[in-house]
Amino acid sequence: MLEMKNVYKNYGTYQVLKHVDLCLDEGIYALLGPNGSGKSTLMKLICRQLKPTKGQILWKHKKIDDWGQHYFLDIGYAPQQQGLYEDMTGLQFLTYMALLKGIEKKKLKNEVNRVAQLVNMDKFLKQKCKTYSGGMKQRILVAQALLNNPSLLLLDEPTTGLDPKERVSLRNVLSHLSNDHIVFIATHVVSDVENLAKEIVFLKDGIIVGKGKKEDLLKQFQVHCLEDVYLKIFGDDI
Ligand SMILES: Nc1ncnc2c1ncn2[C@@H]1O[C@H](COP(=O)(O)OP(=O)(O)OP(=O)(O)O)[C@@H](O)[C@H]1O
Repeated sequence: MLEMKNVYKNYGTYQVLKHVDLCLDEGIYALLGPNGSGKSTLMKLICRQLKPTKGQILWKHKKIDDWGQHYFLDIGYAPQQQGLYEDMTGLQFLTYMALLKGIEKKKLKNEVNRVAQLVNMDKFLKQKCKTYSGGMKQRILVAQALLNNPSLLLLDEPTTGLDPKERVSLRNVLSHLSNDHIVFIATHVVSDVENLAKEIVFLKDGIIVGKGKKEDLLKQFQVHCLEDVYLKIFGDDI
């Protein structure tokens, strides 16, 4: 279980996240909000790239800092920026990431192939990352997050640059994980998560302004589709 308790984050005097209270157990959760609402900042706090200004984040009831390096064995993170090592091949990149994650040498090859197959990149592993299209880079980023089968998967805008076929394929991969993993997906693409997420969290100016199952949100906002909930919440911002 991942818990965020009264989490605040400031960049200097600018308050980006305010009073974030969230509790995630197994399943897929979507974090929806327009550009600049604080989605990536929240992801970075969870993966310990940033520290909260105030509040606590707990993993399995223990503060995430108190897990030390063990925490990183439990999480997979695909950041929004495509920070690949451009001169490495896909295979070298995934192998390097697998080594950083502490995967045993004898298991490396199988594990790299497993995650590459999941995102349909196994045929392109010999190419250098700089030759990949935006969508292929995105898929390799998701693949590295899946290495070691982490219990907590954080995906920041995972479908950016993916064509419709790849979007569907990624959704299928994620839906298979939903039973025994926590998958937290930040996006502003409502259609990517509306039939996938167990719960949807709406973030506006760093504040959680709505949260719940799709059906409950539709009832609450008296609309027929999640996109209309999004428009009701963020209508003035988009
Ligand atoms: N390192 C930083 N220093 C100062 N301000 C920052 C920094 N990183 C982000 N911000 C600001 O914090 C706010 C939230 O940014 P964040 O990237 O978390 O939003 P987001 O919801 O992920 O946006 P997007 O959908 O565009 O990725 C924005 O106004 C952004 O300009």
